[in-house]
Amino acid sequence: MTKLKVALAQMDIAFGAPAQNFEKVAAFVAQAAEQHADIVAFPEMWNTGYALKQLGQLADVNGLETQKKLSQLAKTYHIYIFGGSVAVAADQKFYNTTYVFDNEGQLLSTYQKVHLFGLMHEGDFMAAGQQASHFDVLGVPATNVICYDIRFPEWLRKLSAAGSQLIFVPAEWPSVRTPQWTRLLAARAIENQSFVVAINRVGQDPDNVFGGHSLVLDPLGNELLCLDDQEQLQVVTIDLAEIDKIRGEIPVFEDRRVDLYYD
Ligand SMILES: O=C(O)CCC(=O)C(=O)O
Repeated sequence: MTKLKVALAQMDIAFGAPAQNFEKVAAFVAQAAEQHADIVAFPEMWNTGYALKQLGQLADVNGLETQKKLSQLAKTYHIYIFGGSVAVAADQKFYNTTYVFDNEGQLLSTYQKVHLFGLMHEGDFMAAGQQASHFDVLGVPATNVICYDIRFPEWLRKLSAAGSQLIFVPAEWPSVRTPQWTRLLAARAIENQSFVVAINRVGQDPDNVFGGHSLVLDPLGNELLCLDDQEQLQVVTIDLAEIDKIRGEIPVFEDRRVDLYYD
């Protein structure tokens, strides 16, 4: 499969109200399936929003509710689900966690955000993940990071050098820094010669306004889709055949001098 039809569910998130957010996610999955998308992607922390002080009451214990519901939706609608991320309680800690399901409802990947965002005091409430995520979407090698992770090019380089061609980025990125969001994502797409699917939330919480601007970028950093600041679902088709051509013309992975980069 060289072409993938990707749906971006740019949603507003009800603060501290998982049940309401689960209903919205289900409606978006149905909408994406109606439009014959291969995969639908969601933003960061969509079950609770950044209700960090309430995680003890709200976080999904071991992610079981999220996994059960996303698996059922993926199977019912025969669609891959990139599950953005949710707040999960595990090992007496809380993790900002991504789940990815295939179109038969099988869990493909779990990722816990590796770089916690100090400006939102994330590290005071949540624990950092330690591992990469790699999964296939209909044969296309993919990976994901979460929001603040995109400021760490070393991390995305490592994930891309391992073979990924498609990077998913769920976010709750405040509108005050939208110009940094678009430029960082374009840089990650260009330097890693990868498609980037980045899904931000819209609306506001007690601390921030979120600007949407969810993006799909090609491996040259060109915008294939750029949303505004309203809640919506949009679908775009990406052609993975472009990857071989671009990586063949300018072979940055082969030209790396890793012998010089680290002590
Ligand atoms: O890096 C930024 O400016 C935003 C990061 C962020 O909001 C997050 O990681 O949740």
